[in-house]
Amino acid sequence: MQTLQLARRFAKSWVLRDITFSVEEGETVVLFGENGAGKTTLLRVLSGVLSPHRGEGRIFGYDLKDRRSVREHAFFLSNDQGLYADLTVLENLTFTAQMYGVKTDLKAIVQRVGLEQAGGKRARELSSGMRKRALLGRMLIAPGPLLLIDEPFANLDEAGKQFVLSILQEAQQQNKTLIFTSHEPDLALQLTSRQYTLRGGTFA
Ligand SMILES: Nc1ncnc2c1ncn2[C@@H]1O[C@H](COP(=O)(O)OP(=O)(O)OP(=O)(O)O)[C@@H](O)[C@H]1O
Repeated sequence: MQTLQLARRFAKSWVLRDITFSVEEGETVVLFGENGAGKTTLLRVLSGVLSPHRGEGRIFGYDLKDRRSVREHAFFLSNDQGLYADLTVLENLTFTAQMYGVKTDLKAIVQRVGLEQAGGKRARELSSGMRKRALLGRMLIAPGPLLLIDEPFANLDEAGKQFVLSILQEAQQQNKTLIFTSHEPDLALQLTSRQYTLRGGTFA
């Protein structure tokens, strides 16, 4: 994946000014930066949720401005999106599989994310740790090569963090490309040494 001088503003404020980087297939990259530095905004641009106002980028051959194509190839895990509150965990995962048109063993996925006892719970009833597990279940279903993950370790206890780490390591073994944000260098650097720090809208 290559991006060139990507920029994005909200109103008149340029949150991302000049983002240039490249990631090879199968690589993992972590994005660091203070609160408000623009990490989530960058992931949203890379996932096709937001369009860049300037610059160009290609993800595995697809133009970042072609949102539909990007979304077919990239999965965006955001802590506050992705689950329908009134659907159960299993219904949410079924919906995800249908959306991607994939046939997969959902029972095995529910098991892998440790939600065997909670498959029938509505998303709105989940604790933040269980919610994260359900979101990871969605990620395991997504067939695309690129995973964009916002703060995978946020709001979890130590066991939860280690669990997320194991799922991300598994994704690496499957040759997925990972780009994630984090405020936890100790954990993040267990996954990769390729790090970028966002400051003032660009990589410091
Ligand atoms: N939809 C929006 N409308 C207006 N401003 C926005 C919008 N989304 C983000 N911003 C602003 O863009 C800046 C960067 O926000 P962003 O969430 O990308 O930062 P971040 O690095 O992910 O921060 P954190 O570490 O706190 O999650 C902030 O000043 C934020 O207020």
